[in-house]
Amino acid sequence: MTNQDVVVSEMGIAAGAALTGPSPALLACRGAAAGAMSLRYLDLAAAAARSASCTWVDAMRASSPTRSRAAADVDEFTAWMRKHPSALGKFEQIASASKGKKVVMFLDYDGTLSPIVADPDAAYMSNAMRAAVRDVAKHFPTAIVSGRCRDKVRNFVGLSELYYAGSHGMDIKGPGSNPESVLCQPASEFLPVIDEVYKLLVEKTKSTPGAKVENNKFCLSVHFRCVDEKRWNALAEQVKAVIKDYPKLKLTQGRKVLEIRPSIMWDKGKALEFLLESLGFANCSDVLPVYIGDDRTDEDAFRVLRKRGQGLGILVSKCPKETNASYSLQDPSEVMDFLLRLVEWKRKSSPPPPMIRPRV
Ligand SMILES: O=P(O)(O)OC[C@H]1O[C@H](O[C@H]2O[C@H](CO)[C@@H](O)[C@H](O)[C@H]2O)[C@H](O)[C@@H](O)[C@@H]1O
Repeated sequence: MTNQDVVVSEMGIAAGAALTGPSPALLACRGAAAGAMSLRYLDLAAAAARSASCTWVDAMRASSPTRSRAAADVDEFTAWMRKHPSALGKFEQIASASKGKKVVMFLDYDGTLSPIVADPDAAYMSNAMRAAVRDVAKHFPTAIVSGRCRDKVRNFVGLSELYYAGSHGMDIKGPGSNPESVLCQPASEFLPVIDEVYKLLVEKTKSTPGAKVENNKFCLSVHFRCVDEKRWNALAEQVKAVIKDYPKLKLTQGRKVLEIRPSIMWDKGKALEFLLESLGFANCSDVLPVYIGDDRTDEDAFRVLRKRGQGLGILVSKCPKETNASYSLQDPSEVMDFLLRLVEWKRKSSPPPPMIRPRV
């Protein structure tokens, strides 16, 4: 691991923070990569997971339930909503908790800002949502945290004033188009292997109708959404057959997707901590990080917020799911309503400075 592996621009990091020497977040970012080779227990965990053939498919089904709420047990849903109330319903409570705090927004992309669609290349965000995110970013530092390749999610969102953390947080860049503003890439040494495995997976899965492999730069996604469910186990076997030769890679699952990523101690939760620190909020008691996401990988960020005892985790889901989030929203349209209310609240609570009239 060399210093070139982690490209840092103090200008990009600064955003109000005066940093001297490598910050703890940057050291963590470096450490994640440096520790990659020595973390044998991660390899073992990945190996154990690889050996549990159907568990991946079962977990993937569980994280993307197809039954409607009407079919779900109403009591279970009510109990779940009591534990994870609607962030819209509890908006006043959230607003008063935010009073006097510096709100920092973290937004997942797929299933949060854009609706889930069959073709991952066509997961567009609406113009109304884009305008809402733009407004949010005028008032609060805002980051998009996605499993997607950073450039791809940046193209979907189309806003240059945001922070972007692509590849599940393994590729973090500050606002603007300056390539120097890449802040953290803890998995850069994995690029060649990810490329190699991408090609192998494309070849291996081409016999499975509907399967699609997406290259997210520091990680890969194998999509199951358009594959007949009867073939899911066979497809998971194909994926496992490829990655069994790569003990430094691990499998995680999301919404009808298996994700292949480096076995480093880095995830969306680490990315959240890194960004908070880069923004100068590491040890601030008056910061309120708000993270909105819909997927299993967002749980890493919710967990971090819970552990810090600071901030709000909001899960986007119509169905009861095991989660570390405190609040819930049902779908991207509710996410948009929440963002708009946040902007309106901020506008009302901090009116523009009074006009100074020239003396006559
Ligand atoms: O962290 P995220 O921004 O939520 O990214 C997670 C995965 O999102 C995308 O896949 C999901 O959305 C697709 C489009 O709606 C859908 O077809 C797919 O079934 C979902 O899993 C993205 O394509 C993946 O690469 C990301 O890992």
